[in-house]
Amino acid sequence: MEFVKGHGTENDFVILPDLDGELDLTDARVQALCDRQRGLGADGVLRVVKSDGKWFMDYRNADGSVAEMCGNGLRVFARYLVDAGLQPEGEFVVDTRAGERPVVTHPDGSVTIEMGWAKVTGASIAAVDGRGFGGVAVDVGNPHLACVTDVPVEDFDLTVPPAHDPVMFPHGVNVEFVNVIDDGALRMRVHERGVGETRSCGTGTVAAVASWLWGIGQSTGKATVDVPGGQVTVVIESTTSTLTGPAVLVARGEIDQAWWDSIR
Ligand SMILES: N[C@@H](CCC[C@H](N)C(=O)O)C(=O)O
Repeated sequence: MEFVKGHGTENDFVILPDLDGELDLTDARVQALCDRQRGLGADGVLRVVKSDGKWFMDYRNADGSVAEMCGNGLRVFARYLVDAGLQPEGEFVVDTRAGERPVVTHPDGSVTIEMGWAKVTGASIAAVDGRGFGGVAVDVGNPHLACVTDVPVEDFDLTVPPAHDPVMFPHGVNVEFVNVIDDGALRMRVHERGVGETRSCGTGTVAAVASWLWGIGQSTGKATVDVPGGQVTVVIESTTSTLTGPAVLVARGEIDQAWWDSIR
Protein backbone atom coordinates (compact mmCIF):
# COMPACT_ATOMS: atom_id res chain seq x y z
CA MET A 1 0.00 0.00 0.00
CA GLU A 2 1.40 3.38 -1.06
CA PHE A 3 1.76 6.29 1.34
CA VAL A 4 3.00 9.86 1.00
CA LYS A 5 4.19 12.03 3.89
CA GLY A 6 3.66 15.78 3.79
CA HIS A 7 3.19 18.87 5.90
CA GLY A 8 1.67 22.34 5.83
CA THR A 9 3.62 24.72 8.11
CA GLU A 10 4.86 21.58 9.90
CA ASN A 11 1.39 20.26 10.68
CA ASP A 12 2.20 16.81 9.29
CA PHE A 13 0.15 14.09 7.67
CA VAL A 14 0.29 10.60 6.24
CA ILE A 15 -1.55 10.60 2.92
CA LEU A 16 -3.20 7.32 1.93
CA PRO A 17 -4.40 7.19 -1.69
CA ASP A 18 -7.58 5.09 -1.65
CA LEU A 19 -9.39 6.27 -4.74
CA ASP A 20 -11.93 3.42 -4.69
CA GLY A 21 -12.59 3.79 -0.96
CA GLU A 22 -11.64 0.21 -0.15
CA LEU A 23 -9.23 0.74 2.73
CA ASP A 24 -10.30 -0.47 6.18
CA LEU A 25 -8.92 2.55 8.05
CA THR A 26 -9.69 1.72 11.68
CA ASP A 27 -8.98 4.03 14.63
CA ALA A 28 -6.21 1.63 15.70
CA ARG A 29 -4.53 1.89 12.29
CA VAL A 30 -4.70 5.69 12.32
CA GLN A 31 -3.21 5.73 15.83
CA ALA A 32 -0.42 3.36 14.79
CA LEU A 33 0.41 5.27 11.58
CA CYS A 34 0.56 8.59 13.48
CA ASP A 35 2.65 7.20 16.35
CA ARG A 36 6.16 8.69 16.08
CA GLN A 37 7.81 5.59 17.59
CA ARG A 38 5.87 2.55 16.30
CA GLY A 39 4.52 4.09 13.08
CA LEU A 40 5.37 6.73 10.49
CA GLY A 41 4.56 9.66 12.77
CA ALA A 42 2.06 12.41 11.97
CA ASP A 43 -0.57 14.73 13.42
CA GLY A 44 -3.21 13.13 11.23
CA VAL A 45 -4.11 10.96 8.25
CA LEU A 46 -5.54 12.17 4.93
CA ARG A 47 -7.30 9.40 3.03
CA VAL A 48 -7.72 10.38 -0.63
CA VAL A 49 -11.04 9.11 -1.97
CA LYS A 50 -12.79 9.70 -5.27
CA SER A 51 -16.53 9.26 -4.96
CA ASP A 52 -19.10 10.04 -7.69
CA GLY A 53 -16.34 11.83 -9.62
CA LYS A 54 -15.54 14.16 -6.68
CA TRP A 55 -12.46 14.28 -4.46
CA PHE A 56 -13.18 13.63 -0.79
CA MET A 57 -10.71 14.32 2.02
CA ASP A 58 -11.25 11.78 4.78
CA TYR A 59 -9.34 13.48 7.61
CA ARG A 60 -8.51 11.70 10.90
CA ASN A 61 -6.79 13.09 13.97
CA ALA A 62 -3.80 11.21 15.42
CA ASP A 63 -6.01 9.68 18.13
CA GLY A 64 -8.22 8.12 15.41
CA SER A 65 -11.08 10.59 15.77
CA VAL A 66 -12.77 12.07 12.73
CA ALA A 67 -12.83 15.87 12.22
CA GLU A 68 -14.96 17.93 9.89
CA MET A 69 -12.17 19.96 8.35
CA CYS A 70 -8.40 20.46 8.32
CA GLY A 71 -6.99 23.56 6.62
CA ASN A 72 -3.33 22.55 6.51
CA GLY A 73 -4.32 19.02 5.54
CA LEU A 74 -6.43 20.27 2.65
CA ARG A 75 -3.50 22.25 1.22
CA VAL A 76 -1.33 19.11 1.41
CA PHE A 77 -4.17 17.00 -0.05
CA ALA A 78 -4.46 19.40 -3.02
CA ARG A 79 -0.69 19.44 -3.56
CA TYR A 80 -0.71 15.61 -3.54
CA LEU A 81 -3.43 15.48 -6.24
CA VAL A 82 -1.41 17.77 -8.52
CA ASP A 83 1.90 16.04 -7.80
CA ALA A 84 0.36 12.63 -8.53
CA GLY A 85 -1.04 13.87 -11.86
CA LEU A 86 -4.61 13.40 -10.65
CA GLN A 87 -5.44 17.12 -11.09
CA PRO A 88 -3.85 19.85 -13.19
CA GLU A 89 -2.31 22.77 -11.30
CA GLY A 90 -4.92 25.46 -10.67
CA GLU A 91 -8.48 25.52 -9.39
CA PHE A 92 -10.55 22.53 -8.30
CA VAL A 93 -12.90 21.50 -5.52
CA VAL A 94 -12.41 19.02 -2.68
CA ASP A 95 -15.28 17.72 -0.59
CA THR A 96 -14.82 17.49 3.19
CA ARG A 97 -17.11 16.64 6.10
CA ALA A 98 -17.62 20.40 6.46
CA GLY A 99 -18.73 20.71 2.83
CA GLU A 100 -17.08 21.47 -0.50
CA ARG A 101 -13.92 23.62 -0.43
CA PRO A 102 -12.57 25.29 -3.60
CA VAL A 103 -8.76 25.23 -3.75
CA VAL A 104 -6.16 26.90 -5.98
CA THR A 105 -2.69 25.40 -6.24
CA HIS A 106 0.05 27.88 -7.15
CA PRO A 107 3.25 27.23 -9.15
CA ASP A 108 5.40 28.24 -6.12
CA GLY A 109 4.00 25.26 -4.17
CA SER A 110 1.62 27.23 -2.00
CA VAL A 111 -2.13 26.58 -1.98
CA THR A 112 -5.13 28.85 -1.33
CA ILE A 113 -8.33 27.37 0.11
CA GLU A 114 -11.72 28.98 0.31
CA MET A 115 -12.54 28.06 3.90
CA GLY A 116 -16.17 29.19 4.05
CA TRP A 117 -17.77 31.34 6.70
CA ALA A 118 -15.70 31.77 9.87
CA LYS A 119 -18.75 32.02 12.10
CA VAL A 120 -18.36 33.63 15.51
CA THR A 121 -20.72 31.69 17.77
CA GLY A 122 -20.07 33.24 21.17
CA ALA A 123 -17.51 33.84 23.89
CA SER A 124 -15.99 31.39 26.33
CA ILE A 125 -12.96 30.72 28.53
CA ALA A 126 -9.97 28.40 28.21
CA ALA A 127 -7.94 27.65 31.32
CA VAL A 128 -4.24 26.82 31.45
CA ASP A 129 -2.51 26.08 34.77
CA GLY A 130 -5.66 27.27 36.55
CA ARG A 131 -5.63 30.66 34.82
CA GLY A 132 -8.58 31.61 32.61
CA PHE A 133 -8.29 33.30 29.22
CA GLY A 134 -11.28 34.81 27.46
CA GLY A 135 -11.75 33.76 23.86
CA VAL A 136 -14.08 33.82 20.91
CA ALA A 137 -15.79 30.63 19.74
CA VAL A 138 -15.44 30.31 15.97
CA ASP A 139 -16.95 27.63 13.77
CA VAL A 140 -14.66 27.03 10.78
CA GLY A 141 -16.45 23.79 9.95
CA ASN A 142 -14.77 22.47 13.10
CA PRO A 143 -14.91 24.10 16.55
CA HIS A 144 -12.35 26.61 17.83
CA LEU A 145 -11.85 28.82 20.85
CA ALA A 146 -9.39 31.54 19.87
CA CYS A 147 -8.03 33.57 22.79
CA VAL A 148 -6.26 36.84 21.98
CA THR A 149 -4.00 37.66 24.91
CA ASP A 150 -1.09 39.85 25.97
CA VAL A 151 0.61 36.86 27.59
CA PRO A 152 3.35 35.78 25.15
CA VAL A 153 2.21 32.60 23.44
CA GLU A 154 5.65 31.06 24.16
CA ASP A 155 4.78 31.07 27.88
CA PHE A 156 1.85 28.62 27.65
CA ASP A 157 2.23 25.02 28.75
CA LEU A 158 0.23 23.15 26.11
CA THR A 159 1.44 19.68 27.07
CA VAL A 160 -1.97 19.23 28.69
CA PRO A 161 -5.26 20.23 27.02
CA PRO A 162 -6.54 23.66 28.08
CA ALA A 163 -9.76 23.27 30.10
CA HIS A 164 -12.91 24.37 28.27
CA ASP A 165 -16.67 24.56 28.80
CA PRO A 166 -18.08 21.14 27.83
CA VAL A 167 -21.59 22.57 27.47
CA MET A 168 -20.46 25.07 24.86
CA PHE A 169 -18.19 22.53 23.16
CA PRO A 170 -19.87 19.13 23.59
CA HIS A 171 -17.61 17.53 20.94
CA GLY A 172 -14.38 19.10 22.20
CA VAL A 173 -12.58 22.12 20.81
CA ASN A 174 -9.32 23.29 19.27
CA VAL A 175 -7.86 26.07 21.43
CA GLU A 176 -5.68 28.87 20.06
CA PHE A 177 -3.66 31.45 21.99
CA VAL A 178 -2.97 34.52 19.92
CA ASN A 179 -0.71 37.58 20.25
CA VAL A 180 -1.15 40.66 18.11
CA ILE A 181 2.33 41.63 16.87
CA ASP A 182 1.16 44.47 14.65
CA ASP A 183 -1.93 45.51 12.71
CA GLY A 184 -2.55 42.48 10.48
CA ALA A 185 0.24 40.37 11.98
CA LEU A 186 -0.57 37.69 14.57
CA ARG A 187 1.38 34.98 16.37
CA MET A 188 -0.40 31.79 17.47
CA ARG A 189 0.05 28.49 19.29
CA VAL A 190 -2.61 25.81 19.28
CA HIS A 191 -3.77 22.76 21.20
CA GLU A 192 -5.70 20.59 18.76
CA ARG A 193 -8.60 18.36 19.65
CA GLY A 194 -7.60 14.74 19.02
CA VAL A 195 -3.90 15.51 18.61
CA GLY A 196 -2.32 17.78 21.29
CA GLU A 197 -0.09 20.75 20.55
CA THR A 198 0.77 20.94 16.86
CA ARG A 199 3.12 23.32 15.05
CA SER A 200 0.23 24.80 13.09
CA CYS A 201 -3.51 24.52 12.52
CA GLY A 202 -5.00 26.01 9.36
CA THR A 203 -8.57 26.24 10.60
CA GLY A 204 -7.12 27.59 13.86
CA THR A 205 -5.38 30.45 12.04
CA VAL A 206 -8.69 31.42 10.42
CA ALA A 207 -10.33 31.35 13.87
CA ALA A 208 -7.46 33.44 15.27
CA VAL A 209 -7.93 36.16 12.65
CA ALA A 210 -11.72 36.13 13.09
CA SER A 211 -11.24 36.46 16.86
CA TRP A 212 -8.78 39.36 16.50
CA LEU A 213 -11.14 41.16 14.11
CA TRP A 214 -14.10 40.57 16.44
CA GLY A 215 -12.08 42.11 19.27
CA ILE A 216 -11.42 45.30 17.30
CA GLY A 217 -15.01 45.55 16.13
CA GLN A 218 -14.42 44.44 12.54
CA SER A 219 -15.95 41.53 10.67
CA THR A 220 -13.64 41.58 7.63
CA GLY A 221 -9.88 41.91 7.25
CA LYS A 222 -6.57 40.25 6.46
CA ALA A 223 -3.65 39.06 8.59
CA THR A 224 -0.55 36.95 8.48
CA VAL A 225 -0.34 34.38 11.24
CA ASP A 226 3.04 33.15 12.50
CA VAL A 227 2.89 29.67 13.97
CA PRO A 228 5.80 27.57 15.26
CA GLY A 229 5.94 25.84 11.86
CA GLY A 230 5.88 28.88 9.58
CA GLN A 231 3.47 31.51 8.33
CA VAL A 232 0.08 31.57 6.60
CA THR A 233 -2.14 34.38 5.32
CA VAL A 234 -5.83 34.61 6.15
CA VAL A 235 -8.48 36.83 4.59
CA ILE A 236 -11.85 37.10 6.33
CA GLU A 237 -14.81 38.32 4.31
CA SER A 238 -18.38 38.65 5.53
CA THR A 239 -19.57 35.21 4.37
CA THR A 240 -16.36 33.41 3.50
CA SER A 241 -12.62 33.31 4.19
CA THR A 242 -9.40 32.18 2.52
CA LEU A 243 -6.25 30.52 3.82
CA THR A 244 -2.99 30.60 1.85
CA GLY A 245 0.18 28.79 2.84
CA PRO A 246 2.77 26.23 1.90
CA ALA A 247 2.14 22.56 1.23
CA VAL A 248 5.15 20.26 1.12
CA LEU A 249 5.41 16.61 0.10
CA VAL A 250 8.36 15.05 1.90
CA ALA A 251 8.49 11.33 1.13
CA ARG A 252 6.66 8.44 -0.43
CA GLY A 253 6.88 4.73 0.23
CA GLU A 254 5.18 1.44 0.84
CA ILE A 255 3.45 0.36 4.05
CA ASP A 256 4.45 -3.12 5.09
CA GLN A 257 1.40 -5.32 4.54
CA ALA A 258 2.17 -7.66 7.45
CA TRP A 259 2.45 -4.65 9.81
CA TRP A 260 -0.84 -3.24 8.49
CA ASP A 261 -2.61 -6.61 8.85
CA SER A 262 -1.31 -6.98 12.43
CA ILE A 263 -3.25 -3.85 13.47
CA ARG A 264 -7.00 -4.02 13.56
N1 LIG B 1 -4.75 20.72 11.89
C1 LIG B 1 -5.99 20.99 11.28
C2 LIG B 1 -7.23 20.74 12.09
C3 LIG B 1 -7.42 19.26 12.34
C4 LIG B 1 -8.73 18.90 13.01
C5 LIG B 1 -8.81 19.32 14.45
N2 LIG B 1 -7.80 18.70 15.27
C6 LIG B 1 -10.21 18.98 14.97
O1 LIG B 1 -10.38 17.93 15.62
O2 LIG B 1 -11.13 19.74 14.70
C7 LIG B 1 -6.00 22.25 10.46
O3 LIG B 1 -4.95 22.55 9.87
O4 LIG B 1 -7.05 22.88 10.31
